[in-house]
Amino acid sequence: MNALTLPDIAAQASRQALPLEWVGMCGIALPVLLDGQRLSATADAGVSLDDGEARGIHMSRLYLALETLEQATLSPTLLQRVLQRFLDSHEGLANSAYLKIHTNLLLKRPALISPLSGWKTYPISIDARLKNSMFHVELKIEVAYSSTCPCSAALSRQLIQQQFVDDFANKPLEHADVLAWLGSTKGIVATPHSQRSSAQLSLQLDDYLDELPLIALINDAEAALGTPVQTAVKRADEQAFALANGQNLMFCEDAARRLNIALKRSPGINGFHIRVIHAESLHAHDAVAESRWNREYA
Ligand SMILES: Nc1nc2c(ncn2[C@@H]2O[C@H](COP(=O)(O)OP(=O)(O)OP(=O)(O)O)[C@@H](O)[C@H]2O)c(=O)[nH]1
Repeated sequence: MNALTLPDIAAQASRQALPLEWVGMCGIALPVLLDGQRLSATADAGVSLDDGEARGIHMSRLYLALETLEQATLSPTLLQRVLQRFLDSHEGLANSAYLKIHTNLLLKRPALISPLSGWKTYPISIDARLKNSMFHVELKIEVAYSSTCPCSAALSRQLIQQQFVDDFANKPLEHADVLAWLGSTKGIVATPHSQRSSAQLSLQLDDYLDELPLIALINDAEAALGTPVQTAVKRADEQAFALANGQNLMFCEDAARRLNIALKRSPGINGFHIRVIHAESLHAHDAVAESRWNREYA
């Protein structure tokens, strides 16, 4: 038996003549090149089936078009080329092409004080589509950070003041006594709660970009948040982190506003949806804030 005699079910006429919005494959394993790293990724590849009379699309053609991604650094131009291959291989069947890629970018991050560094993972999704000859690409990045509650900090300060009154009322203030008191557990009788938090950034990129401005965007977001989670940590780094958190008290609303302002200034972005999640240690639920710019929906 040779290829000419193999039955081709996809080429048959459909029993129900009905176009479909998306047909393809999800969870395809593939390597991608990003920031000089070869990363393990998964892809969802699909096209619209606009010819309602056709039984099916040609999945193998989409699958094979993904080979293009192995050859060069992932960029909007490269994604557009792959999407065009999807459409060229489905002439007369499909008008729209879709490609989603999910991977984890690894970045080496220095410690705050000590001459150490370690790796951090940033989940990344790239969502590209070519529809009615219009190309769009959206980048999703997740950034982990620490947030300390400003309300809890104020309430803790009040308790520390109260403790001071209790311990020093009607006593002459001696510098050495106060210093010793500050270094004791009484000097920090209450501590504000803080939590590991996450910023989920969905960024609509300018179509003309030659490269994905991933690292610049992550750096902008981390600078705006002020207290990104750390990698290698010695005591000196932990102390610097405690200071950074104390100087960087924030509600989830503050985090969302800071990111909004920073990302509007970042080049290459023409719209976004920001969602920040503070996994509260005070509550068993999360505090969440969202902000959008030039975006109607998520
Ligand atoms: N369209 C479609 N194909 C499927 C599905 N599940 C598995 N496949 C298989 O995907 C395989 C590849 O399909 P095609 O791209 O049409 O393969 P082909 O006909 O050898 O390739 P061409 O000659 O390029 O059309 C076929 O063996 C299909 O059976 C499905 O749900 N829909």
